[in-house]
Amino acid sequence: MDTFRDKAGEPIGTDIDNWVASFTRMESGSSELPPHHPNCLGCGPENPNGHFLSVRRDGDGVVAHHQFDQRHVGAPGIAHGGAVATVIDDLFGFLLYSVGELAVTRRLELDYLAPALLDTPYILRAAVRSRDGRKLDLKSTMEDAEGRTVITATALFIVVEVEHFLQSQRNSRT
Ligand SMILES: CCCCCCCCCCCCCCCC(=O)SCCNC(=O)CCNC(=O)[C@H](O)C(C)(C)COP(=O)(O)OP(=O)(O)OC[C@H]1O[C@@H](n2cnc3c(N)ncnc32)[C@H](O)[C@@H]1OP(=O)(O)O
Repeated sequence: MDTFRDKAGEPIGTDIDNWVASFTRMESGSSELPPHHPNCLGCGPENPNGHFLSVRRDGDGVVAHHQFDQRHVGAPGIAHGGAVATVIDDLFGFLLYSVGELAVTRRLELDYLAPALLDTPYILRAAVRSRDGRKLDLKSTMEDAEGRTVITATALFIVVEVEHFLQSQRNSRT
């Protein structure tokens, strides 16, 4: 398992318990939210194939400014739909800092209203629409610089205990 480091680069743990504990330790008072794993495909600063998503709090929700690049091409000049879904799924994950509990994606649904263009600035927002027990109903939009909505998305995240990740680690063959 990877070693997690705080903003000063100090190691803060190597196991799942430390990973969970690190969320509170990493979070400062600022609106900027820390990546939830150094190698996360969405937000990890150490994943060269990732999106380096940078997210901050915005009222009750979260916001990110993002551009897709040549690594994310689907058709010429257009971001792959899966790459867009990755970013939105990850953005939803940042809402958990406000929820204060661990949760994972059970359902993710996107409407691609217009092509997501490469090397083009977009603003993404996400918020919790409602909660029913363990079920978090989440919504997101991605707009271009002119305010046109390019993507709308909803997701169902299910709140899980740390055991979910421990079990997954035990079952992993890597
Ligand atoms: C501590 C501080 C926090 C800080 C926080 C920082 C970040 C913290 C890291 C997060 C990182 C995120 C990063 C991106 C998000 C991923 O990428 S997560 C990875 C991708 N997702 C997964 O791997 C999840 C795989 N699926 C599973 O493991 C299991 O299906 C789940 C999600 C744990 C649910 O299993 P389960 O507990 O058996 O749930 P189940 O009883 O089947 O369903 C639960 C409820 O949902 C309902 N339901 C299920 N499917 C549906 C559906 N499609 N529609 C409507 N209802 C449904 C069920 O009817 C049930 O309802 P109730 O009976 O409770 O009313």
